[in-house]
Amino acid sequence: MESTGIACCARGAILPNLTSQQYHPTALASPRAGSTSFISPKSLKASSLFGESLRIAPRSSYKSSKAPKSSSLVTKCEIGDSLEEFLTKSTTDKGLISLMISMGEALRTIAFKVRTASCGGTACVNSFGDEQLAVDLLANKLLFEALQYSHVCKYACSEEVPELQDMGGPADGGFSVAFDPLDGSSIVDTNFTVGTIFGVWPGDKLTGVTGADQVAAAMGIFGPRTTYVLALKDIPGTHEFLLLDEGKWQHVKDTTSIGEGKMFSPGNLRATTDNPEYAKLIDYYVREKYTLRYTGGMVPDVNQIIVKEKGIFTNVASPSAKAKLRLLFEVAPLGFLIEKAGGFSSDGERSVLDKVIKNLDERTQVAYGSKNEIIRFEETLYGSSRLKVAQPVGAAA
Ligand SMILES: O=C(COP(=O)(O)O)[C@@H](O)[C@H](O)[C@H](O)[C@H](O)COP(=O)(O)O
Repeated sequence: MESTGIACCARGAILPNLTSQQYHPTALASPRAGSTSFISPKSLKASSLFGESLRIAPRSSYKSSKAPKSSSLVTKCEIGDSLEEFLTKSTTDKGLISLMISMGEALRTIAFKVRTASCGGTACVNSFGDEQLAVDLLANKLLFEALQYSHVCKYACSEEVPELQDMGGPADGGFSVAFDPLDGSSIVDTNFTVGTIFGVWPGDKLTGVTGADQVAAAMGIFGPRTTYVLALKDIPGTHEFLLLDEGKWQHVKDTTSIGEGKMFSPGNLRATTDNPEYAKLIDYYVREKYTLRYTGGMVPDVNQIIVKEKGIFTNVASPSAKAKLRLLFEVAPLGFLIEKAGGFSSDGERSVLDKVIKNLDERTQVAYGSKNEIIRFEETLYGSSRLKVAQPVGAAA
């Protein structure tokens, strides 16, 4: 990243990077790139929730300097756009815009409910109207409500309610949505990052379709920062939106390629006890001194590949440790996000986007990562890879 004096995500600079000399509790560095001057506390605006907050840099200071992309639609999108601006520039489908905005509203509320949940015993709970609900059930309700409110969703179903629910929207020109309301709900108490996953299919079918048929997919990520990471069929890239203090989603990063880099996230590691090929793959990562980055939450573990633009996530099955991840609610939407970001996915033999979803509860093993990582994954597990390369990359040797 260029040295601008601003610590932030790519080109979406909003947070000043203070040195200890510059830091003073009542003064903050100017958000202007390259500036070390101070702005007075008077110029900070009050946050709606938590008192004083950082002022947002003027729009002109966070315009993208990136080279134009191939799609004529995406060339008009700029880092710093609001979610609404971005969607309007990215697609002419007003129904899809409405759906993605409605889901963004739900994600914002879920983020707040997760952040303020009480955890104890077996669950983390928060209020929903007059009820106290476990946060995953609460997220589930909020998402169904958002889909009904969008007026463009025909059917929805969730990991919590794995049956088609009629949302009242049209089948023709409308969408069907599958979602995991709060992936990682069992690690909310530990304060690890958790998230919502959803995939959007055109029309009224969520079975007999493939992940490649999705028109959009997204994750809401509830960690130190709250982000909405989405991809649309019509435009390249996977796009990250940051939830600002004032409640708006702002476009802060896009990912269009996943390169090589030694970072691994090994799920279902217990399968290495009776899957020698998976054990061989894990040995390779350790021998080659890969960095372990694993939380046990699929959303942050996959999101880091998109944000860091490198790495490999694996969740491999064995006779005694069966595949647990759901193709419809988790694996296909995340596969869409990874592949739109320039990465690859695999169930061992093919892209997870090419798997026909035969039933709502179908499970699969999966890997997401860079091209060479997926080649290594397929070669090590099954002896060959459909992704041809000139040089062998494998742990299989
Ligand atoms: O399904 C998940 C979390 O379940 P829950 O907390 O009930 O919402 C996923 O996040 C995966 O379980 C996770 O990514 C991971 O692959 C699990 O593998 P392991 O760490 O070996 O249990």
